[in-house]
Amino acid sequence: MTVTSSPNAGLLPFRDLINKLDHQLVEIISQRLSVCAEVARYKKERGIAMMPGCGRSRHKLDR
Ligand SMILES: C=C(O[C@@H]1C=C(C(=O)O)C=C[C@H]1O)C(=O)O
Repeated sequence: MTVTSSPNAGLLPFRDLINKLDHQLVEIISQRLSVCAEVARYKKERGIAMMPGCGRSRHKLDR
């Protein structure tokens, strides 16, 4: 019995999908980090506090 004809072959489409989703997650997290870096630059230029527990972060924690 070859690998492709084994019962495990039925898992290949799921594994492909999971791999694609993993790549998308990495891409989205990378984009999120880039946006956070932009926010940090924006805040630094304007003297806005970057500490967690204020502004948007506080709002998200309170939800
Ligand atoms: C978007 C803001 O802050 C950013 C929000 C973050 C988050 O939600 O994880 C992380 C870094 C912050 O610089 C904000 O204060 O409005």
